Amino acid sequence: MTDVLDLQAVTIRRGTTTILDEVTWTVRDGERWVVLGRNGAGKTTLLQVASGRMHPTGGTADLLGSRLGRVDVFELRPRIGLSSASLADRIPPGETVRDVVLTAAYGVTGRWREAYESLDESRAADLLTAFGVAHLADRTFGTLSEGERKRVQIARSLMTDPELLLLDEPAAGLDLGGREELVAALSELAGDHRSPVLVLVTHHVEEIPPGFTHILLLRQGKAFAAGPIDEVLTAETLSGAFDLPLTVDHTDGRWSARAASAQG
Ligand SMILES: Nc1ncnc2c1ncn2[C@@H]1O[C@H](COP(=O)(O)OP(=O)(O)OP(=O)(O)O)[C@@H](O)[C@H]1O
Repeated sequence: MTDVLDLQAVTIRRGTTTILDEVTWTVRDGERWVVLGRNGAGKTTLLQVASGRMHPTGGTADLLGSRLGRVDVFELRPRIGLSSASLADRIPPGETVRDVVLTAAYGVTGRWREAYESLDESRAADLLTAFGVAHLADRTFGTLSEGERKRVQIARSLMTDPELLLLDEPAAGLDLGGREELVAALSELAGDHRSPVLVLVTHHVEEIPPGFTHILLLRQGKAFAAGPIDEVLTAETLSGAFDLPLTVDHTDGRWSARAASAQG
């Protein structure tokens, strides 16, 4: 079986800055990955490559078996769901929640003349139910809370039934209740064998949903450590990735970390 993502020595340069530095990373069917690293480590840039929106300056990126640069990315993109703050900013605030999800079937935002099929209508309704936002279907996107918006965005990114789903900091800006609801929803998604392969970018180990299987730690544009989460997410590797002495705890499926000196 071909890998879902196969990045070999991927480098991204902008002027004299090297944003990604020979990153090699393989994601296989059924895996649920966390990409963790401090601000500016290159996480969002990596997702841009993984979603076919940015071509490597050096190295090769194979997405769903097709090499970037040799494939029509417009055919590839519907097969890769992406949820990010910059995409959310493009959703018209006056659009209804139902249409925000539905229009993803056509790769557009803003409802316009497309003939929606009833299958799409029912899929959108099912996704809104799965993410606990069905009661908001007739509200406009602009009136939702941040937590509600995040859940609608994820429902939208699943609309095309992608083989790979990339989530860029889905819990950013959420309060504790919102974060916990989202972590629970993502944990459920991770545990469902019908779900796409998942890649979740975050700064916080507390946001890792139970059921995520692998982790890639980025540090200054380099893959610092990668592999099964139970093996890789240790105090030693996390301290190295964040350049800080940290302790790591794993209790009841949830991770937490804090400065080692705070323990006394
Ligand atoms: N077009 C560009 N030109 C120069 N530098 C850039 C460009 N785009 C991004 N960078 C820099 O590359 C680095 C990595 O950016 P990126 O957004 O991928 O990091 P990140 O890990 O997602 O950060 P954060 O956690 O803060 O969102 C940052 O230092 C950023 O300033």
